[in-house]
Amino acid sequence: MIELQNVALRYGAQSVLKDISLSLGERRIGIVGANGSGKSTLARLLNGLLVPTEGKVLVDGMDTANDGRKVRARVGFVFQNPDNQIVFPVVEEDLAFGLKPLKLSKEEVSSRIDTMLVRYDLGAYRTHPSHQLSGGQKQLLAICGVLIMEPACIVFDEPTTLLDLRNRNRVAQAIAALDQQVITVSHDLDLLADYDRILVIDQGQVVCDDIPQKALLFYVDLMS
Ligand SMILES: Nc1ncnc2c1ncn2[C@@H]1O[C@H](COP(=O)(O)OP(=O)(O)OP(=O)(O)O)[C@@H](O)[C@H]1O
Repeated sequence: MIELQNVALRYGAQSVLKDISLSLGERRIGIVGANGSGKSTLARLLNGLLVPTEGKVLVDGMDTANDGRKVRARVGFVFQNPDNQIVFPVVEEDLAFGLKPLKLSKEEVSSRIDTMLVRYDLGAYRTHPSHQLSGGQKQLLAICGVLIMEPACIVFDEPTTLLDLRNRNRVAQAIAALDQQVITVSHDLDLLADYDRILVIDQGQVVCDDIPQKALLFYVDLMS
């Protein structure tokens, strides 16, 4: 469970998020809003990539401002652009890096990498240069890199924005199949249509918090 208690965030004099209080417990939560409304900022608060200027963000009771490392083990973050996430030149090295802090045996590391790559149709790419993967494959590798650490919750920041339709569908299926709690920021409203809950953000505030049938209509109306 992720809780935001009277959270505000400012960049210098600019107020980006204003007094947000939320309990996020549903299995699938979507976040929509206009460009610049504060969605990515809100998403980054959920695993301590950013800490609030005011208020608190608690992940299973842990304050993201004090327990950043433990929070990030529990809440993974997938960036919009996988190039920001994939740091090693070879696919298997990139996945092994995420496992380092867990101090697993060589065999366990290897077996987790295999399982992950096979599940996402990347089994043939284990020793492939990461930068030579297609856009969709890179996004899947970025997802693998987060999943391999077995977080309880994964935050996706616009996971399909850079993808063509085939890769968009592949990534959408991969996200839908996850057992974990998923919180997705997206302009792709179809991706969120069967979610449990949608938050509509406008000028740094949650202006609608409802099931998709209602919240997405509210959002379309807001944007018209
Ligand atoms: N590191 C930063 N320093 C200063 N201002 C920032 C920073 N990151 C974001 N902002 C500003 O905060 C506001 C909200 O940005 P944010 O990225 O959260 O919006 P968003 O809703 O995710 O937008 P988009 O849909 O375009 O990705 C914007 O005005 C942006 O310019």
